[in-house]
Amino acid sequence: MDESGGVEKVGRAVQELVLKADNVPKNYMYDEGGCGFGDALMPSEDDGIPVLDLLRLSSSSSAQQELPKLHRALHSWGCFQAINHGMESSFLDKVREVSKQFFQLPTEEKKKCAREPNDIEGYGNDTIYSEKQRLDWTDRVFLKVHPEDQRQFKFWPQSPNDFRSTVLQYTESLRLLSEVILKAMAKSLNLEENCFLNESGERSNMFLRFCYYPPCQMPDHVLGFKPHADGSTITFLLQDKQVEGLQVLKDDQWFKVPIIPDALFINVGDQIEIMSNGIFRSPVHRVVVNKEKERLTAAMFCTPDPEKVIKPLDMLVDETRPLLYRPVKNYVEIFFQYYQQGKRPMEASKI
Ligand SMILES: O=C(O)CCC(=O)C(=O)O
Ligand SMILES: [Fe+2]
Repeated sequence: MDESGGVEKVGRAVQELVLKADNVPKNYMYDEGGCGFGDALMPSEDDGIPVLDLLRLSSSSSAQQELPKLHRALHSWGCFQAINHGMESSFLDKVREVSKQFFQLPTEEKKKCAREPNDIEGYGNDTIYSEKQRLDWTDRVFLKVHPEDQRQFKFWPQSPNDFRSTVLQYTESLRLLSEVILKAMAKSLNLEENCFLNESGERSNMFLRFCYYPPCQMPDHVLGFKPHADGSTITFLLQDKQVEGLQVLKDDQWFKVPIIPDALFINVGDQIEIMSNGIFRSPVHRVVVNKEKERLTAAMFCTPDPEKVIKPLDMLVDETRPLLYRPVKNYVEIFFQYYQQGKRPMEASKI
């Protein structure tokens, strides 16, 4: 509790809890009887999370064969693993390395870019709203990385000293890649290729979240990230190279997301589910923790200009597919309000 008698909004770093406490604190624990979070299925190769070759998807000679695969992937799973995305393996290692070096710094050093109690940008973890809330076993660095004039460098780690240049280069690579994917998605729906990009606006936003999941003594009772769907248009996830943890819900069953070296895991977020009038689904996913090993990931969220009204594209609404969603504006804001109350933010838009 803070001095005003309310709940203290900024908790201790999970990384410190691991070092100091013998037991996992109660507000991180689900159900006493064991939840079997690790019991998810490993999808088979034929029937699993699709793997798409982005070079084939964007080259005119092979796109006609690849676009239907993209359509099927986003309709059934809402996600896929992207290979041949054009980023060197050594560069992806560099992105992982700068975040690892940051999380290895002493707490005092990391706190130099700590988030404010009522904001999410910077270094920190879950905002605490109530004592009943279940917290995620993770520390994060959350940064608004695009557009350029909205970067708040006071929240960006100064150390390691190549953190900033690496993040800027990664942002630019994913900004270009997001255009390739959003165009391919439109084409796979037989729409004009720029339609999702136009809906997102010229001042679309990008947010980068590095997550550090320390090892946890009770992996059956604790989650690294509770079940949620993303509020983005699309999300790019750079997974840990060795340690699995991400799971996707499909047909009421949890599936593990396998590690494919240097692939990017790409998923649709709620705003594309809305724009596509439900043809592409925004998958619910969660993260489990590991007893021995730490895990590090980087998630890049692309979102429309908050001033743009987002609604299903007219071309995707007809008698056979009636309008499923109401228009929304600044969905990222709505997203956090609903998420904090434990509600699926998409409910704000469903008809
Ligand atoms: O770290 C992961 O594997 C997933 C993180 C995630 O779902 C998110 O940041 O929204
Ligand atoms: Fe997510």
